[in-house]
Amino acid sequence: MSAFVGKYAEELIKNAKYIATPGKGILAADESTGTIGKRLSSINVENIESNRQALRELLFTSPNALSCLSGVILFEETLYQKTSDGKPFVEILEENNVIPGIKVDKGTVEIAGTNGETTTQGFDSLGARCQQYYKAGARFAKWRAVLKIGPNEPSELAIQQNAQGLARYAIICQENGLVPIVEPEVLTDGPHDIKKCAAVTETVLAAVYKALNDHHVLLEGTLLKPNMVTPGSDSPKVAPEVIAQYTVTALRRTVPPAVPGIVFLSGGQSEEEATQNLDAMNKLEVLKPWTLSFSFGRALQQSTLKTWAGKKANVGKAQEAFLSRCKANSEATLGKYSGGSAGGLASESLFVKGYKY
Ligand SMILES: O=P(O)(O)OC[C@H]1O[C@](O)(COP(=O)(O)O)[C@@H](O)[C@@H]1O
Repeated sequence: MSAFVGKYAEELIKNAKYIATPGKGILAADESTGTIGKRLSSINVENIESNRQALRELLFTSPNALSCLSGVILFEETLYQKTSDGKPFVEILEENNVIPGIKVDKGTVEIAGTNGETTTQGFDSLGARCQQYYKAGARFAKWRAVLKIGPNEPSELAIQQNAQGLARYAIICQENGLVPIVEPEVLTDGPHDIKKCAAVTETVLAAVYKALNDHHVLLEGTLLKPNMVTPGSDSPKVAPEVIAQYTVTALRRTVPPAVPGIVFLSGGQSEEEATQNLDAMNKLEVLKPWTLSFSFGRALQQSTLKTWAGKKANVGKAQEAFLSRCKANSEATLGKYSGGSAGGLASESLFVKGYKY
């Protein structure tokens, strides 16, 4: 089966490669209106457009932070927003060599007859939406599929449905000039050990790459956004070196070298944990044919959000907190993070059991 070669092939390869530049990573600022509402309510800020705009302006205009980033994922509303001075966010990102991306999925729904397993929605007019987003400046997209670990989960049905969904989404993006970020998230909820997470992650990734091949997806023009391989949230924690070993092993067994970059989600890890785990992976002395970087939401924004607390007077301090996380993660992509970049706040666990996005 040959891969898709359309008018965008070269551009897709170039953009995917750029996003995977070592030393840079992705800020996931694509929280849907519901998800950002939860983040804002944690600091007692109302979930209205002006507050969402203020938070995103704080992030995108943070002095020096954008040099640690190659991409920012936006929610549709944010793609068309401007700074308070009237400058489109997309322009600010482009001027700083940061590629704008867009979340194109429409959340998850339960698969009937399963024990709470889900599939991802968003295929209606996906091609037309991709075209609009391309016109508005987006050059990559994100679609999140979710799998859970349980006594009988993930089921074969959930694995296949989500793999097919990711592959169909990926090829529609490529037909319309957007690099697809393929995100099959295996949730951390549960009492399982790290070996179980490794086995499930490998099975899921193997199914995803089989589906991508079946759908003629051009792997060189994609990125993978996986979970790190960790013990379940109800099991004792293990050292970053152990997480690194299991995660890189799972990826080496399943992700083809044609994929330029793997950008992890943080999945409820504390800011500091996520950075240390990424750093440990990049310190591992084993062949890694892809860049290992970040596409963190919570693990890049938590201390910034807390420091900001919705107050104009705190914007400067919040931007310093953001810069410190961006730098730490940039160093971690090179295996050069020495730890402890931000005291208390960065070590707070962000995990919420049974979290509903
Ligand atoms: O439910 P939503 O709004 O799609 O949000 C899911 C979030 O999860 C992510 O995929 C990963 O975020 P984390 O790093 O916080 O796990 C983000 O890109 C996104 O904002």
